Amino acid sequence: MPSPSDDIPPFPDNLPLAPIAIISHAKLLNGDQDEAARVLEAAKTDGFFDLNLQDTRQGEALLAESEQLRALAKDAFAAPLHEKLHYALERGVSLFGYKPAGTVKTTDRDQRPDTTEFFNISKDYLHNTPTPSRGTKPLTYPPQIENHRPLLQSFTRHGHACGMLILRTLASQLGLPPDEFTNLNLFDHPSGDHCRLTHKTPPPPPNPEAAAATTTGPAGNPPIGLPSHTDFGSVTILFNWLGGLQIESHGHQASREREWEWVKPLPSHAIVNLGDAMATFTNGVLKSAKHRVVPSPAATHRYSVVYFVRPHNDVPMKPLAQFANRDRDHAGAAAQQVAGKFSATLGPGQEVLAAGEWMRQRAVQLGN
Ligand SMILES: O=C(O)CCC(=O)C(=O)O
Ligand SMILES: [Fe+2]
Repeated sequence: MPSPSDDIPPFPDNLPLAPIAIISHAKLLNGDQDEAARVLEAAKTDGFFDLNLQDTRQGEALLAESEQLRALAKDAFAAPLHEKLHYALERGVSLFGYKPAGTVKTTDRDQRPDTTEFFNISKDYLHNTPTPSRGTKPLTYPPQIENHRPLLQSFTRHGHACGMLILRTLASQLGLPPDEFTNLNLFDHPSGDHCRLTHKTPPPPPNPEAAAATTTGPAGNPPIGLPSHTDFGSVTILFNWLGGLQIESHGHQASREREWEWVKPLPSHAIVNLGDAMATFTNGVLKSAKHRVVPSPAATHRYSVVYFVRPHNDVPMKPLAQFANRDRDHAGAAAQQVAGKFSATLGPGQEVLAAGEWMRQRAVQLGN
């Protein structure tokens, strides 16, 4: 959603675009059943859709707040690295805090470091929801973030409400009680929900020596903006302005070739996707799609603003009763397709994890 004052280069017109649906927030709020059916279809296929936020109060608020948070992100990331590291998340312990660029996903055979830094700002922290303490030091954020608590509180409320609308829509479309999913993702329950601000530096300078010195990983491979991953939680509400996001084409299984398609940022829209929790609860009926961020076509700084809705920390990560008896072969195949490593049925000896621990383990896998 570039604003007129911004100098965001246009998205090139020669890149393969992911043909994801465009859904109207206003129609969903008004209970439009055709639009609701299109949300279910998107959730079962791409796992992604664009959400037009124009013409609703909540949507306009989200758009305005995402713009303000982008400005805040520019400010916060402009601080020297040693200052940002003061707020570093404790890897393997807490999901929240600052993550510098240079992370290597544990399962990446090419061992490529990422070029994205981010701040994960806990919803519970922002809203003073009591949570058992994790980590060895109290959670704090830099003044650029702390000074804007009211903005972050408002954005997280609106982002969460937007996620709840999607979850209610999906439950109704699946013939479930409308609050079946929302009851697992209540705002005032301790969870991994957070606002993430990301920043990716432009691609390296053309000078090969400088490039090699600053951008190759331990194995000498080129870096990646954000390695391919599926989100862990229930619903992700994403705002980005510069291209770079790609999703795995869901037709790739047929061709056995992995194909990546670009998601073009649309003004006044959010990009919405489902995470592994929804694939797990529905035993693979709903899709958590793989995505990644690659160097954007334009050599400029890239920012994104994200809200992650995740199940409460104590929710068991297993299919809901309504989906538990789904044909195993079918569910297994769907699950393979939706999230690569995600396994819908538990193997022998595998215990059901509570969401808090499950999210922590997933973050470790991503190297965060
Ligand atoms: O920045 C983007 O466009 C995507 C970010 C993302 O996938 C994530 O933070 O999980
Ligand atoms: Fe993601």
